[in-house]
Amino acid sequence: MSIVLTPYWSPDEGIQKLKIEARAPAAPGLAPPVFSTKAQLDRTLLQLRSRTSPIEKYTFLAQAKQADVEAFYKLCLEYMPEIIPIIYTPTVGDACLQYSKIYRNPEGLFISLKDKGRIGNILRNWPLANEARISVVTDGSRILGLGDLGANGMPIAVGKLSLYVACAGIRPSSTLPITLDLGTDNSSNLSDPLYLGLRQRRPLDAEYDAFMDEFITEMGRVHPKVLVQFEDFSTDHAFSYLERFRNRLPLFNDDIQGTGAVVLAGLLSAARLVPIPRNEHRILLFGAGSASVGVAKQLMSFFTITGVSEEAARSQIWLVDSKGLVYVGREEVADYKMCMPPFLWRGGSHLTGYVIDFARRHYTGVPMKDLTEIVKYVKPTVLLGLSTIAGAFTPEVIRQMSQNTPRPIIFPLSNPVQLSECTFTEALIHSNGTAIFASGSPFGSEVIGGVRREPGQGNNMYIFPGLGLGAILCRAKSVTDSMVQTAAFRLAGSLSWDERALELVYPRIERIREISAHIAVKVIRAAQQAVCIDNSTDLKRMNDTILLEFVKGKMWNP
Ligand SMILES: O=C([O-])CC(=O)C(=O)O
Ligand SMILES: [Mg+2]
Repeated sequence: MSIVLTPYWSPDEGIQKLKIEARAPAAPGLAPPVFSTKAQLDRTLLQLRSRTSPIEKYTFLAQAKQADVEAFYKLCLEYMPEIIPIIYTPTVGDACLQYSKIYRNPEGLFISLKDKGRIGNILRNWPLANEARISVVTDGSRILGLGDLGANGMPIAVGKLSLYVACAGIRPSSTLPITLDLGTDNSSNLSDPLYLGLRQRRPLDAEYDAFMDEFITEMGRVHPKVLVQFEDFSTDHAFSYLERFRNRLPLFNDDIQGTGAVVLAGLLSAARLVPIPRNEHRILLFGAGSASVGVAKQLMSFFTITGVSEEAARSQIWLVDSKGLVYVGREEVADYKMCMPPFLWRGGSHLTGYVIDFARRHYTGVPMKDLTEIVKYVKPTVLLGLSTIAGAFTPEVIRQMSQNTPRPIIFPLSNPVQLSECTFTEALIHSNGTAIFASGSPFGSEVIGGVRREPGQGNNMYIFPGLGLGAILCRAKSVTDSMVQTAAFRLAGSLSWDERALELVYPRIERIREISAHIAVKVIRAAQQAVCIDNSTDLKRMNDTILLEFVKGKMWNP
């Protein structure tokens, strides 16, 4: 039996709605005489592989999912390393760019500015309303590193939720993808006759905030058991809406918290391979958007868990934005204020908002913009790219990194792959094979000096499935910082011996379900400690082994 969502027009309401259909197995004569599920899986794989371009593979899989959800996830689970780069980064980036051209069937809810005042009704139109447990919500304003794609951001919400199912066993019918259409400032969308979203620019903050307030209120009413994952909001809204709503619903921001946690985990693993005491690492973050500052905040604990003060931890972290090294007193940084809601402003400095925490306090030199110069000055042992500037880690930058440390840790994290700050090959070649590498989107393995080297994928997909699973199983009332941090520590602790021997910094993708279950256990424990779950819950009485079995027992399998 498979479940299919079919759109239909509701003449009374004047809107398109979705209906859910259960498709029963075919009656005799309606299926070929010789048919087996296994052979059908092989057939689907064959058909998939016959498609040449990634986007053709994407649309093929989208249809395969629509036709038979169970078969689709069976394929995902059996061929994860092949399927994930199609349904997720990097191909999902292309799917968003071309969404208005490739769109065929609804896969999630669109809620637009025109729905203000009746958002609750729209939420009730979701055919599986009583079942929604996890919702990925985007406003399309900063999709991966591709910028404002407006309503075309829907595939990112759909893709993340497919990973929730594949990587953490969330039931497909419990997932709710939502795209909030608050207009777009992307002029190609606005002039595209096929564009699926509102043809208007994004409103000012007061209107934006009022819409978001109504959305969150109605979400809590209509889907009281749902956990919300904010995805790919522009930097200012990513921070402001996380703070504004995180105590109203169980909610987290994947780009700030998920990315922060995954990088912390990778760095903890990478640091084991470098003969440098933990507190002597120097971290340079190239890019100062929501992910970058989220990462910087999360990385504080890389130092503080060794007992050093927050001040000392902060002094080991440097930030570079589009105007160069960030330091207190830099003239042009005043324009941070332009993109910052007033409650995030902090007085007494040119620098404002969240960036100020990581601005150098005692820098008195000239403004420094060139990355090679900055790397020479800072002498980082860790270089993280969150800039969406392809090729920013030039051969010179990588060579310079190798002067600072015997094993430079180089993580170009921008997505999708064509925006990566450098490739795996470049990092290896220009560091004479010494680089410890992880990127946001996947690269293939390389042979260098006769040794096969595998890159890591420092993508939040290692965190959000387990974090969400744990949070919904214990019915957490909110997603606390401690729940996010524990997810990072558990991920860092999950490398197997052979993965360590290969110097991997993240576990193999094939093990992600197992790891999500372990992360979920730790997240439940952290929620318990933070007293954000119901005191009477049975989970408290389970020891860790039983809790792990409980978590695994709750995971859906196709
Ligand atoms: O979606 C991904 O691959 C990672 C992510 O959250 C982003 O780049 O915004
Ligand atoms: Mg994202």
